Amino acid sequence: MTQREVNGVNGLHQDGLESNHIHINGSINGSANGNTNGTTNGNGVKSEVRKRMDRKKSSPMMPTFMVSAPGKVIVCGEHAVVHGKAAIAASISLRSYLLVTTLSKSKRTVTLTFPDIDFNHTWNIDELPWSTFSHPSKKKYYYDLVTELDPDLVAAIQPLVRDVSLGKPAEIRKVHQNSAGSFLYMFLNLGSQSFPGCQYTLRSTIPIGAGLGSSATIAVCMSAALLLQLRTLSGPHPDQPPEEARLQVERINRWAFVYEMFIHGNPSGVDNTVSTQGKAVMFQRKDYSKPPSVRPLWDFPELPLLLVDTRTAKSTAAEVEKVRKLKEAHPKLVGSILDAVDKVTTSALELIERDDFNTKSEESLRGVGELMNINHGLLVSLGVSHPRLERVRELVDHEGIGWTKLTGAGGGGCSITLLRPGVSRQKLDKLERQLEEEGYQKFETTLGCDGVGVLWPAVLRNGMDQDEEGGMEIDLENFLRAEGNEGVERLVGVHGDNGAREGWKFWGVES
Ligand SMILES: Nc1ncnc2c1ncn2[C@@H]1O[C@H](COP(=O)(O)OP(=O)(O)O)[C@@H](O)[C@H]1O
Ligand SMILES: C[C@@](O)(CCOP(=O)(O)O)CC(=O)O
Repeated sequence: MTQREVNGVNGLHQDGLESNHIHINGSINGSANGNTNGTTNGNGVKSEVRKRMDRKKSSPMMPTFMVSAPGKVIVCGEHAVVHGKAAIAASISLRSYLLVTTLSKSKRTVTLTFPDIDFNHTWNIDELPWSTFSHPSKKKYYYDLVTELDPDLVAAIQPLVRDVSLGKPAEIRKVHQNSAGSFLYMFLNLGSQSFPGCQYTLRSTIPIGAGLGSSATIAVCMSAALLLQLRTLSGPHPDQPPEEARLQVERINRWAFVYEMFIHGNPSGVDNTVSTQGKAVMFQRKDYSKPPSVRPLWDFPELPLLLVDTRTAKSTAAEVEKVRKLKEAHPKLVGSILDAVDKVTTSALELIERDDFNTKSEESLRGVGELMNINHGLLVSLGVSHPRLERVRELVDHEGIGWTKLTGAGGGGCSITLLRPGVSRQKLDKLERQLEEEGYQKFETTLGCDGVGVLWPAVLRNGMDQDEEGGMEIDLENFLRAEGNEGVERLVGVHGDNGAREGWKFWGVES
């Protein structure tokens, strides 16, 4: 462990969010900490000291807080990235939001509430297999780099996962068991039996299993939430030096990757990386036992994109497995295809980074667009497209609207179309009508958004009466009641009508 890491736990956080916790907890939740106003009774030094000692004995409950992480689009390089090639990914404005509620001390339970997938489950903290996870040969720490799941630990949580959603159809149960397993694996690795009882409630505006990295956003939210609860993160706060912020974000990303491994088996890590860090990245993981190479693209251009969801569910794990098998059967040929995808990605980066690249210029966009088309063709040859994705291409190409490729794992999910400049509104309207008639869903989204964010405590100013008292408290009830994506965005959204909303804080990793 480096000195930095020691400071991260024992020292630096005193100046960051941690010290805010105590302050905010005292002022908003009032008496959670006992009598916080030590100056009013005037009983002299002795009673003051005694009071402080009394206060120290009770460990204050954390306020309810929230974390949020963005989805992503892969601009080039999906699948190839699993095999050590480069990929470019950008975060999008669709996000997941996780509300963390600490329970009173007597409640020794941990609950996952995921209403989007109709999943709710509670475990008794004292009945979890802590001894297996804390055995010296198994114990992992918040700063460790974990690059593979430990089969003994996976086996230790199986009895707890087995009981989840009994009575639900097999397909649904599998998703619920996966959610339970990934959570328990991370919770038991990072936490300890003295962890407070709590409830994790998640809502997301990202379509599930559509290639926009929904699972990675949950992984990032869970990782950030647990590391915050463990008080192992400093910040985010405005004066934080970028290198310190980057260390925090790196820690969140490491554990998010563990969560993703549980969901997918063999993720590249690009999704959780761009979701944690935000904006856009060039990502490559040549050696799975080492951290990936991540190049932030802070000036990623605002490409005019049309994002279309085929509304055809797919499984990332299944599509990744398909490519692995194909590579096993035809190593040289598939190896060449993956090399070609790598070339597409590096060429796209070269174009985007040119001084004369201009998102309004047909020439600039055509360069990137042609590369996207080639990338799609290569993905088709790997067998990960879908007739519904090909139909989007057909419609877009017929009208000469732009350049289209699938994004994410394929096999359904989403496509992105880079729009040709100057395409008439009439043509776009016609395309949109046709897509709607055929059951597609169009998404308006912005590229290159903020990464993981924290709302501590879960209180937001929303232009209503409560603003005078500091804002509206987000609690379980109003969070669950918010209607649809718009309701969630209106209640807790990172971006309000007038840009970033006061309250949400992000690690300032950009420099
Ligand atoms: N809103 C959500 N609530 C709960 N779990 C979710 C949600 N969105 C995604 N997930 C989890 O992520 C999985 C989908 O991940 P994945 O197949 O990688 O698709 P995507 O391309 O969206 O990342 C789901 O099966 C579920 O386990
Ligand atoms: C196919 C892949 O490159 C991207 C998968 O993205 P998604 O899960 O479909 O959002 C897999 C990976 O990078 O882990």
